[in-house]
Amino acid sequence: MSDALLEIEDYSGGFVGETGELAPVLHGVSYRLKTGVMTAVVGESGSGKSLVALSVLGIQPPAFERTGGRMLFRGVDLFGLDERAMRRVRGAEISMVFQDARAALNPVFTVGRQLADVWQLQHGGGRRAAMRQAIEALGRVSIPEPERRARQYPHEFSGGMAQRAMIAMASLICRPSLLILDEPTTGLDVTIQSDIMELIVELSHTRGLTTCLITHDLGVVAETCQEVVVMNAGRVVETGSAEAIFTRPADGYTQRLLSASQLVEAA
Ligand SMILES: Nc1ncnc2c1ncn2[C@@H]1O[C@H](COP(=O)(O)OP(=O)(O)OP(=O)(O)O)[C@@H](O)[C@H]1O
Repeated sequence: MSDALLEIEDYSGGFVGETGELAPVLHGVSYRLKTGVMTAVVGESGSGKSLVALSVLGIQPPAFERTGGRMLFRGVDLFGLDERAMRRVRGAEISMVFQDARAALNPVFTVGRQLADVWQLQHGGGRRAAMRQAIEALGRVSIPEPERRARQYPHEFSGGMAQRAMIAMASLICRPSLLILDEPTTGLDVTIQSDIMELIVELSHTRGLTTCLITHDLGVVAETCQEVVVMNAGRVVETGSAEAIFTRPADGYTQRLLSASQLVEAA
């Protein structure tokens, strides 16, 4: 029995241009997310980190075309699932936190209502019970006065608070087994970034979540993740334990990434 919750095998594809030609961007991407472990996916902008993560949820851009590969979630290929089955996986099994939480929240509904709606969709039950869950989840991610905040709209939340609300939605409301976070702290103040990372680590541990953190920030990776996947130009160039990657990076690109991040003494 594999110790991986998700195994990405040889995933390739590209974007179809106006002339109908395929421009390849992912070249045989393979990595595994071990059950209960926090794995970082790092690499420069444009290396394909987000595209692979979006593909796990089946929400890659429409112009993207897969040319090969499998994504085994609990041993079942996600590419073999129809849209109905995929909808059951999304949220309930795999959920995602995006970089810009305020853009991900719907501006016309209160934050509490959005969390409550997702709770009802995932777990059923009545509206009042769902709203209680929403308020409890907001409190759990340290949003002060959660009852009052639940009645507010996303534009009334600060960036950090909106990110907390999204983390509450993705982890506590959806209750997935795999949580993917795509640059969850980019654009936030440094002190808020570290509070949010602490929250993510705490939730991952207490809920036994398998977590995939997509980030540019190798400092955060060193502090929080046990496993690391390094991507460059649509390829995985190196995978291994965080300890091994930070102390004995084998690949030249990883070495450069570490030097550039000024984690040189670790490299
Ligand atoms: N809708 C699209 N149409 C065409 N090309 C795209 C589209 N979305 C992404 N790409 C290209 O696919 C490649 C991978 O992009 P992706 O967003 O996965 O990179 P990334 O590593 O997540 O970068 P970042 O850290 O900036 O988010 C890039 O070369 C990008 O330009």
